[in-house]
Amino acid sequence: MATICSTHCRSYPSLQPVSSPSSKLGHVPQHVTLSSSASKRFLAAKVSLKSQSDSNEVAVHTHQPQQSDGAATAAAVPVDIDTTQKLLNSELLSFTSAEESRAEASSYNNGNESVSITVVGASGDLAKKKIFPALFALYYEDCLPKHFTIFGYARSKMTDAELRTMVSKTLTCRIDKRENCGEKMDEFLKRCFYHSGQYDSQENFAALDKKLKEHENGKASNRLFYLSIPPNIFIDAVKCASSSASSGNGWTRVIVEKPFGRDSESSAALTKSLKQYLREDQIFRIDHYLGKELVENLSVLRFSNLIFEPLWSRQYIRNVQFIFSEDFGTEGRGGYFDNYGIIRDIMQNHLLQILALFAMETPVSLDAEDIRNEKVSSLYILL
Ligand SMILES: NC(=O)C1=CN([C@@H]2O[C@H](COP(=O)(O)OP(=O)(O)OC[C@H]3O[C@@H](n4cnc5c(N)ncnc54)[C@H](OP(=O)(O)O)[C@@H]3O)[C@@H](O)[C@H]2O)C=CC1
Ligand SMILES: O=C1O[C@H](COP(=O)(O)O)[C@@H](O)[C@H](O)[C@H]1O
Repeated sequence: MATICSTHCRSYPSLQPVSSPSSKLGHVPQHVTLSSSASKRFLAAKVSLKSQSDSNEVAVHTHQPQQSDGAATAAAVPVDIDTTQKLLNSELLSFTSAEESRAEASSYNNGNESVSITVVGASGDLAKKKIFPALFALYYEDCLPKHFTIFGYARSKMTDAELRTMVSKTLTCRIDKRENCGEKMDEFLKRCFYHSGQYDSQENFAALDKKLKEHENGKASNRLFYLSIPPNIFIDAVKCASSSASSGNGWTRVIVEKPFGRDSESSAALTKSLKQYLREDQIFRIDHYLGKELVENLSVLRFSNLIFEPLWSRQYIRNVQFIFSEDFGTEGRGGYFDNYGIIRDIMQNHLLQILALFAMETPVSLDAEDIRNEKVSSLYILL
């Protein structure tokens, strides 16, 4: 049995058959099916990639060429790996995101630099559910620099202690058998602070700047603002952060959560407005699906396993289904879905990203731009 390598050096014992997505009440399964014409001489088989923590799946229905005795010939397909493929394989196998992040984090320690992360909209759902737990995971893995401070910023009145209590409820040691997790959580929470302010107040951001400086304690400062707020206040917050709280001697960067507008025109308008205050290389647009283990592992599964690479084509794959299912209902999202639309919420971003990653040709390298170019090409082909 071949080992399926993952970016986290975890091995999967075997490929399990995928079960049909359950249609429990409250589930909203959404399927994107890519089909090519099926040939009768192929047997359909299903394999699934399923991460332990995700309910979302990518189901691949493969065609296995059938020999006269019924045995599948997949393993007998000659494998011709060209130089690019070899390079890619070695990049994939040597790539460990945590190691790279640790190295990046420690580069700030050598220069005695600080990094301050401000979660703008810290009282909200995304901050609680995803951002603080993700920051804690980075801290646990030593992927944050030695001198880092996290500030929550929002209009709600809260003390530092109240922010810590709120955040502590959603921190988890997501992987089993994590050592000293409780201790690490306490250390992490001590580095979290809160500042209450309006999103359009230069004065309130200037007060944040003062607090950040106290924590930076004379060190070179690098500042990251994570916009975890509704899109209609992005520009106000960016304007105030850049004019009243940006770094004087390091970098200032802004992470923007989707939605990046509701259509191409409004997306361009958003970018144009952001660029009044930031250069393009200061703006980081996030699609959190690309950070999911399941999705990250797709590339490794494709390019580092000789059994898949030669089979990954329309010649052998009859259809691919992307199944998005949540085990909860609309909850507080009714108004948002009514205004913005459930398709814009996940389909044209998260699911299309996965589709492109799945369908793209082999990129020249694993650099973000090479992967992006191949993804764009695959989307053109689908048009
Ligand atoms: N929740 C999720 O899972 C995901 C969310 N996103 C995106 O991330 C961003 C934040 O999402 P989420 O945390 O769910 O949003 P919330 O509605 O929870 O808003 C975040 C915070 O922003 C402030 N806020 C809310 N509405 C307004 C308003 N009309 N005017 C001014 N301030 C307001 C509130 O803080 P206060 O009142 O204290 O100022 C609130 O706690 C959004 O752009 C969303 O589309 C993207 C992916 C997933
Ligand atoms: O961006 C979004 O994603 C979540 C689903 O993400 P997951 O990581 O929890 O699987 C979705 O619930 C939300 O509506 C959407 O805005």
